[in-house]
Amino acid sequence: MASAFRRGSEALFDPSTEPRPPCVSRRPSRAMLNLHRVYEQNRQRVQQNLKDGVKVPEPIAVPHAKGKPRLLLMGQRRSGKSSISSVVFHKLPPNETLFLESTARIQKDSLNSFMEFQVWDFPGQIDVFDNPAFPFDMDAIFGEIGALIWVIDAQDDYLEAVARLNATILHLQRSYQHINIEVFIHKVDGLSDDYKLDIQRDITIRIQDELSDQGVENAPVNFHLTSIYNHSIFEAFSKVIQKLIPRLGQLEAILTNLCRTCRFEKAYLFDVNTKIYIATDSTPEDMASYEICSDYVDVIIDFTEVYGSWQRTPEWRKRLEGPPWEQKLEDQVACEWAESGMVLADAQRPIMLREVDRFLALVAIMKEGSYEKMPQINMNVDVVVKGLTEFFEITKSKMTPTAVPGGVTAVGGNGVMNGHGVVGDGR
Ligand SMILES: Nc1nc2c(ncn2[C@@H]2O[C@H](COP(=O)(O)OP(=O)(O)OP(=O)(O)O)[C@@H](O)[C@H]2O)c(=O)[nH]1
Repeated sequence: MASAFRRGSEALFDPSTEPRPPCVSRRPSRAMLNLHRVYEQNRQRVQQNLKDGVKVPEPIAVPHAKGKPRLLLMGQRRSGKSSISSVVFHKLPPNETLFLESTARIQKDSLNSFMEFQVWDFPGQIDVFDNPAFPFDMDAIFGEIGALIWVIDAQDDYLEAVARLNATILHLQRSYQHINIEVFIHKVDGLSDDYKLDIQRDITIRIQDELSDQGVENAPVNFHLTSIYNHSIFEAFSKVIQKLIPRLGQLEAILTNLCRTCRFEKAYLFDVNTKIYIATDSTPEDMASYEICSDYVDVIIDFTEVYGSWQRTPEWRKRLEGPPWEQKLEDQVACEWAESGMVLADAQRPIMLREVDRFLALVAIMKEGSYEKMPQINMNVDVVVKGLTEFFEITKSKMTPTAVPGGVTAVGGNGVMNGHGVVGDGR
């Protein structure tokens, strides 16, 4: 077995480019044996096919999506991949994921938001690296990827999931080192805090040990504790998406400056449709603040659905602009931008929301007593929103306007308005 392992490792690792395993006398790991088995199976199949004169099937071509970052959801069956995708990107209530059917083929979702990206949900039973009958076109899958999200069910035995993840990381390290691997240790709802951390530690150690046994150091692997039943899944996706944003540092600097000038406790730039925050200021992470702001975005979105986002007929518009107001809808709003404010009852800290464009909203938690300084705060926020709009101009020009229903609705002045100045006053 030891010599077979060595032969396998010579074939799998290119000595000119790959570091050798530090100690070949060690027992081969599960991932290494797995890799070797896959290699041997493929080699024997090719030889058999050549002998039998059978034509080797062409790799399955997966259509390219040029320029769009792609998030791949992979992991064992029933680990929760489709649930994550449905809850985050399609607003499916978490309880309804109980009725989701097992995914039979790769599900591709194109999402038009502040930037266009794709989410690919892989069926748990498919191993893209070990599918000899129908080999996958690896370049088409991993060529333009933004991140690989590996979902592990923390409520189940995770050893096989970890072994498959290790094999996947080793494959990717050979040809696609740039790919960020994000491990979602999922379904942690109902687990105690200590137990969650124990599981995270155990999985991290298993992966790190395995990788360092194979001579792979500093692989880009990150870990997140997630559940669809709380905000942790949105928080984790926020971190994943943030890595895809060019010049994130500048966005963070803008928000940090705004917080300092306006004495905000925390500011987030939200993608309103998914409630993913794409940037925040540099103060330490605070889950409670994120939850409050995220719930606030939800309230505003619900308002939009009730009052603001539908297309009004010309007759309706004429009626709204007629008596007793006798002015154009655009002139009936209190301010030209969407804005909403609410004072938190517990600590007297106001929350402010301002639409940046139809996909993004700036949400900030102010400090106690800031409400009296609203004129200065508004001025500063105006400048920042203008800056952010310019920042996203390039991305915005690529968006398809039909993909997402109306902008954020805000309450203020003489009616309920959406971000583009359309008034609906309930008449
Ligand atoms: N407790 C808990 N259950 C979850 C969570 N996420 C998903 N589930 C449940 O896990 C089960 C499987 O979820 P799916 O999303 O179908 O799993 P999948 O990974 O897509 O499965 P395949 O399509 O077979 O690969 C469902 O019953 C979900 O309700 C979670 O965060 N917590």
